[in-house]
Amino acid sequence: MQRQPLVIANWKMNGDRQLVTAMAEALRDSSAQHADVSVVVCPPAVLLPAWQQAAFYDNIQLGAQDANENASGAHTGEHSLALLAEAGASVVLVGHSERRQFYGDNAQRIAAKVNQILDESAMTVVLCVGESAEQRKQQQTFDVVAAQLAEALATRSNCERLVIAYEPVWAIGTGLTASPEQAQEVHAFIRNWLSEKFGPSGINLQILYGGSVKADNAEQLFAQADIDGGLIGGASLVEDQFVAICNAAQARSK
Ligand SMILES: O=C[C@H](O)COP(=O)(O)O
Repeated sequence: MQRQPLVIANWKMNGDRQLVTAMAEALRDSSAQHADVSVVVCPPAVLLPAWQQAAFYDNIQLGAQDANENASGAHTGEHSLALLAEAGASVVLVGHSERRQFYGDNAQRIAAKVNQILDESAMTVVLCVGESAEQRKQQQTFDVVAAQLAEALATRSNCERLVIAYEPVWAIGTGLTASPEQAQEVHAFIRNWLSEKFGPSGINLQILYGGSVKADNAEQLFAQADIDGGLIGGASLVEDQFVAICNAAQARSK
C-alpha cells in the first residue's frame, strides 16, 4: 500500500492573522503542484478560527500543537480536545521535544494525551520522538526512540489515526539537519518497531522527519524509502519555503 505524503506546519508560538492569509493564499495558488500531498497546519490555537476561515475551500487540514489530557475542568491556560475540534483542528501534535523539555510533558502525561485523543475524539495523533545530541553521541538513539514509542503507546492495541514524527532534538531550529541517511536509518528502525507492535498495519504508518527541513534539503530527505514527509518549524512560516517543501513531497506520490 502506498503511503500518502504528509507535510505538517508547526508554527510554534509564531505567526499572526496576516500570515494566515498570506500562507493560505500561497498554498491555494500552488495547490496543483502538491495535489497528492496531505497538508496540515498547526498554528497557535488562537489562530485556528482565522485559518478555518481562510482555508475554508482548500484541502488543508488544521491541527493543534498540544492538547490537555482531561476532557474539561479547572486547567487554566489549557485547551481540551473538544475546544480544539470546535476551532477546526483534526490533528494534534503530542510529545514535541519542546513540550517534553520545558512544559512537563513526561512519559506518563504523553501516554495520557495519546489515549485521550484516540479514545475520546476522532482526531489524529502525531507522536513526536527523538534523541538529544548527547544521547546520539552515546549511541543511544535507537534505545531512546524505542523507549519513547513504547511508553506513549503502551496500552494501544491498534495504530489507527496515528502518525509518528522523528525529530532529533539536536536538529530542531539549529540549522543542523540529519543527513538523509541518518534520518532514513531511524525511520526504518521506527517502521520495524511499529510492525512488531501492530503487525502489518504498523508498516503502513506515515513517519515524518522534523528538524531544520528547508526548501533546499526537503527533496533529498523525502526521497528516502521510509520518510513520508516532514514536520516543519521555521520554514513553515515563510510562504515560498513551505510551498517548496510541499512540492518536494509531491514527488513521493509518483
Ligand atoms: O515541529 C517542528 C520541529 O520542531 C522542527 O522545527 P524546525 O524546522 O524549526 O527545525
